[in-house]
Amino acid sequence: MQGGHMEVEEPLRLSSVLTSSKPSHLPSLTKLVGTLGPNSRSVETIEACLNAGMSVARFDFSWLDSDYHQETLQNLRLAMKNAKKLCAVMLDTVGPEIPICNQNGKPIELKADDHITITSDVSREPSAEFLPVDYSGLSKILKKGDTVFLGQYLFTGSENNSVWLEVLETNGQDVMCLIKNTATLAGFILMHVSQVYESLPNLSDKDKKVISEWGSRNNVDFISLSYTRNVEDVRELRAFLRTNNLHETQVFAKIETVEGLKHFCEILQEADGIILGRGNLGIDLPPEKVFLFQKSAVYKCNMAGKPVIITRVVDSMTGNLRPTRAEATDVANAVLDGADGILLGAETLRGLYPIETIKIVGRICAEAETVRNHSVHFKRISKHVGEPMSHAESVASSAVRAAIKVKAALIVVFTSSGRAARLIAKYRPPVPVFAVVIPRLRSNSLKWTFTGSAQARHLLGVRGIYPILASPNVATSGASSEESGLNLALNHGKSVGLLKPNDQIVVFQKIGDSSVVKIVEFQA
Ligand SMILES: Nc1ncnc2c1ncn2[C@@H]1O[C@H](COP(=O)(O)OP(=O)(O)OP(=O)(O)O)[C@@H](O)[C@H]1O
Ligand SMILES: CC(=O)C(=O)O
Ligand SMILES: [K+]
Ligand SMILES: [Mg+2]
Repeated sequence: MQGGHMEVEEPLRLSSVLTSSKPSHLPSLTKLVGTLGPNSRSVETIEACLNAGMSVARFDFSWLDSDYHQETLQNLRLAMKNAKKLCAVMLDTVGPEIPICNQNGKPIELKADDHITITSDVSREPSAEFLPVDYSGLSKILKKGDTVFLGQYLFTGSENNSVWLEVLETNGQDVMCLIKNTATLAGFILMHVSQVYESLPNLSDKDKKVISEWGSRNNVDFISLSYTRNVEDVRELRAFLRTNNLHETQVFAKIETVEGLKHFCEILQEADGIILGRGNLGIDLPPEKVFLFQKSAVYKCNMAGKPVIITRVVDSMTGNLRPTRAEATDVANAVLDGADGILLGAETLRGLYPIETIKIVGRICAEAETVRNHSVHFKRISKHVGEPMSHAESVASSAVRAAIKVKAALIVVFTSSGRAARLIAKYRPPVPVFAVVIPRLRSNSLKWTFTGSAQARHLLGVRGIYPILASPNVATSGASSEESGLNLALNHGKSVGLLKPNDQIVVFQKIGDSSVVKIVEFQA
């Protein structure tokens, strides 16, 4: 297969399709984020998810309450202990989401070509004629010809419980609509009207309560800011985090509306990372534009050296043991496009096969990683950064270049803030990067605290980085500290079966005042 395939190594051999893949010793370089919920919250299941490669656990507050999520988080902590694996915690906000008031949970049968009225009169029983919503601004926002989408929370598209409506007219606070497809609405139903996200505050009162209580209590690693519209949304969240003593929490802006898409570049500058919420954006964008959004947004994140996570890849695995061909190909393409991570939603939250899903998605990612054209990416990013490069970036990129040239098995990077590890990841090395995170001692005249564990967990959202926590002694024992930090990484590489005698290892560290790249050979 020659020519035109910039994203994959050439020549791509057809025979490789039939050769079984080498067993991998580590989870895929691409990170896997799993949403935890009813079908994935026991200690055993979470432990299996961690062993299958999940490195970030997402808690979606659109569903269920803080107590429920707290129980799940406690189980996650036990599972981490059992599996001896680190996992970061991501809190996903509710944002300006409008649920259909359907307390009694009775299914509502809707027939194509019938009419239905969305009303803000919440005293009405939901029925095939009336759908009450707790939001009164709808009739002002919508006009004849607009589209309303109703779907089960984390609808996958294959259920027959999502429905398209076309607005016919508005009358007072009511909106009369034409039903476009036959469906039965059941469970927890959300309304998707893109115009609403512009008129309501991005961080709801519930979000503020959840972040200040649950978020603070658990010192969460990431906030996934749903429906991010512009840079102000990100700044407001940051200010809110500061007032709640969540100084270390990172903000991942979820881009899932056209408004967010329009302000993508400014949001990217301010956020720590990006989530491409294809579930919601997939409703608003014409189908033929979805891939364009993904490719251009991922490219911008790659150039900025900020992590980007893609959602909604294997919806059909919510009920099936294998993904569809289209989904399997889509996962691989996300990796080739340059995604740092894949986020699983319904598949792990309420799906029948959470563990299998993580395993299969991980295997597809790992396969795509082996053929991804790393040199092309390296050149692209170097060109984008231009010259003169900062010292740090120039040495970090040399480390990656050296790893490619000597066909190293591993890169080891020393870091405290995580900065050096992120710079390495920006150049997309083809091999795993062990980040030896050296704790830093802080004091405020009353007590001493170490920083480093949050910084290590943040790296669990960055492609190719496997953080290792070094003990404080490593940090304070002078010249021999790098020695013992390196040993820590090499022993880990050996114990997981990644390193064998005479393997080359690229080490990125500071000696004295200078950053150096050295190449060492592994002696078992
Ligand atoms: N404790 C350490 N021991 C040895 N080398 C280190 C240590 N911490 C960082 N380095 C190395 O220092 C160089 C500069 O890294 P950088 O300043 O970005 O470190 P960082 O800890 O990632 O970030 P920061 O210094 O902002 O906290 C890199 O080569 C990095 O690998
Ligand atoms: C995960 C999510 O919010 C989305 O894909 O829209
Ligand atoms: K959410
Ligand atoms: Mg969404």
